Amino acid sequence: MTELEKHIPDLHVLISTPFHPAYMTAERIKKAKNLKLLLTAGIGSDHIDLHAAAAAGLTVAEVTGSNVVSVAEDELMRILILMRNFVPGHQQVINGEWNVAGIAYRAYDLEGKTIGTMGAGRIGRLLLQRLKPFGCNLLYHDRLQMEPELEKEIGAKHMENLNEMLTKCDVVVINTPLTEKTRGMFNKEMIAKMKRGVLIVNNARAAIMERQAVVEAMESGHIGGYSGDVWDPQPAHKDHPWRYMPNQAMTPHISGTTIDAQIRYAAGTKDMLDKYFKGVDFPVENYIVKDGELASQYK
Ligand SMILES: NC(=O)c1ccc[n+]([C@@H]2O[C@H](COP(=O)([O-])OP(=O)(O)OC[C@H]3O[C@@H](n4cnc5c(N)ncnc54)[C@H](O)[C@@H]3O)[C@@H](O)[C@H]2O)c1
Repeated sequence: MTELEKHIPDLHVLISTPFHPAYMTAERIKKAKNLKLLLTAGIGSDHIDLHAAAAAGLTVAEVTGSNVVSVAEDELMRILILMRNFVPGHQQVINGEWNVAGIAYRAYDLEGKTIGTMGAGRIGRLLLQRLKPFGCNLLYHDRLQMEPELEKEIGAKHMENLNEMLTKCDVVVINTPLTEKTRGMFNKEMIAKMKRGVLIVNNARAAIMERQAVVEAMESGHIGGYSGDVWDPQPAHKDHPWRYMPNQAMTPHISGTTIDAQIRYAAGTKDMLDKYFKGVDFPVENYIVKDGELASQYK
């Protein structure tokens, strides 16, 4: 029995981080007879069985917006790292090698490339804003279209049809939550629709990709590079195949955990706890489950 399971029946409020998928399962929720509030100290509450939480009348809320700048900046870094073939260059330095041609044959400029984000919520929009000065062709697919003024300011085009967007992109970035609709969405068929050599950045959730389909496409060269910080499961076991794919620039789950982000989500968690104990509602965008209802994008 884990420490959490030992204390589950006594809990009124559980604060958790999004680092452990399948953390608050339906089974654990059933045992949590006194639980009222599940608070995610960060963003992304798919480690909680949201339907079970709704059925049990629990509130699930997160510190919305707390680390979106951190993740968007990190995504920009990953796009550049893949585009410039940075990791093997750095590896040469560590290995005592010097082979410019060995790197340059697959290094490109970002300028002029087509970049598409699936999901243009808080993180997706910040990424698009940061990409604007690079002179790329920016596309986004989201169930919601931005206001025309914002779209114009950001300089990105809404693509209603995801498949159509994918056929155009040199780089695809994933910025949607993990939901029943997005789980396993990037399977063999979907990946086959993308341009050969496409670069993929995914800091959203690993389970949006079909693990083996990514490995096979990386090995065949259909995906030219993959970078992200999210894994399924987490922590990734030593023989997780994404550790051994060619042309990957993976890290552990770090993009949203800069010191600045930690300060923001710690303060946000404290503020939400203060509100909760005073009986004050959270800002509406912080709720993932409220009064037995899931937030619209999770339905
Ligand atoms: N790696 C990290 O450290 C880290 C940190 C923060 C967030 N995240 C992940 O990033 C995700 C996005 O964060 P955010 O703050 O931008 O969230 P957000 O809610 O602001 O944006 C999500 C966007 O996705 C869109 N969307 C949802 N489902 C869709 C679908 N099926 N098809 C098309 N569009 C869809 C929504 O309309 C919304 O615009 C989080 O849910 C979380 O999983 C990861």
